[in-house]
Amino acid sequence: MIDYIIVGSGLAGISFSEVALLHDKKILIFNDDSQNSSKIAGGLYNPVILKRFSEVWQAQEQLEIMTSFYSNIANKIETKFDFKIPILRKFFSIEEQNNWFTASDKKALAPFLSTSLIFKTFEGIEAPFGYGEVLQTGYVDTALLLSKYEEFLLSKELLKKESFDYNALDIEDDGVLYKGIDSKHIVFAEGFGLHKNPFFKELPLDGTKGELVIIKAPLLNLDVIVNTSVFILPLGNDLFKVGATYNWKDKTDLLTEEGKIELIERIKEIISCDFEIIEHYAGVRPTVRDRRPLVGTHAVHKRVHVLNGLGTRGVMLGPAMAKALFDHIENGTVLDKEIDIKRFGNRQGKKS
Ligand SMILES: Cc1cc2nc3c(=O)[nH]c(=O)nc-3n(C[C@H](O)[C@H](O)[C@H](O)COP(=O)(O)OP(=O)(O)OC[C@H]3O[C@@H](n4cnc5c(N)ncnc54)[C@H](O)[C@@H]3O)c2cc1C
Repeated sequence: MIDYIIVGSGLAGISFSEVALLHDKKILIFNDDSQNSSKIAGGLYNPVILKRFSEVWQAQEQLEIMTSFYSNIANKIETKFDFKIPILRKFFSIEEQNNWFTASDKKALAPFLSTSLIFKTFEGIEAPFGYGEVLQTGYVDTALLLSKYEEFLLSKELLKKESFDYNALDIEDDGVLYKGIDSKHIVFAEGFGLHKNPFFKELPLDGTKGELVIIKAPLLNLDVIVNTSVFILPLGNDLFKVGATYNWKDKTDLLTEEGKIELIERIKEIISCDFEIIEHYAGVRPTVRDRRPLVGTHAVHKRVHVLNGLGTRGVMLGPAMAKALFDHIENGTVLDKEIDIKRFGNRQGKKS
């Protein structure tokens, strides 16, 4: 018997598998390519919502858990994927500078907003009003993390690259049985794919489509992330990742001309040099109406759990939420009401 079947190996699934492995649990993961949110994500971590100048929910706690968590994985897979680089908010007016200083006076934001304005010149960007620096920021190269972690899982025979068939799952009193595999628990982490899951499809996972592009801009000289309505992230070799759009209506991961045009317009607001689009990606973020994750245990089936709703911030939220779910299952630790799926009552499906 194994301890955990995990469905999905995006940021949520690998976070849970890593917590389980750290506790010497036996796991088996099923993953297909039906969703690609983690693979294409910008990967930024930023403790401040710059649009509203508010602190990200539980930012400091999440950053602390995340840092040691990713550093453990990096050692294990012998790959650097967590890059701690500054995020600079470009100012377009004196008023924006003033708003920055007002925000940096707030107790919750003070640790994250530098009070010194930056007037560094980056070739290719005109910024007469300068920049404000957000502290404790960076990005995770999620595509690299996922592919190297997959190699690791495959080498240990802990991953099956196949779709999980919900109809083949039998629920028993002391665990679950799936195609001859006995497991004490099953954790579903399918991202927006949750809608096909008969146990949890009633949960209010809205989904927000996002598109981003990779541009080539040889005249842009940037070694930080610049953020306004979109971010520009330097990848090296004159390449930059730029994103992302937010579309609440379209729930497909198809590339759209509309998304591309929006990104081109936003890029032109930030940089003044030429660029060309090299690649274009789209995916659906697993967002929840109340902007909190979906974590917890099925109301009827006590061995069936969910880890989802990481929304726009899977990089910061994944490790902390995986830890919370693991502690809940193994030690009976009560989940924070804000993340527990119980807040939606019994809006869950049942295995018929
Ligand atoms: C354009 C864009 C930009 C983003 N930028 C950032 C960013 O800068 N910073 C940040 O923190 N977050 C960002 N995000 C959000 C982040 O990507 C998500 O929060 C995170 O990826 C969610 O991870 P997940 O594991 O829940 O879902 P997913 O990444 O969707 O992973 C779910 C996995 O489960 C698999 N699966 C589903 N159903 C089944 C099944 N039946 N059988 C087997 N496998 C199954 C899927 O194929 C997939 O591999 C961005 C998202 C998008 C779309």
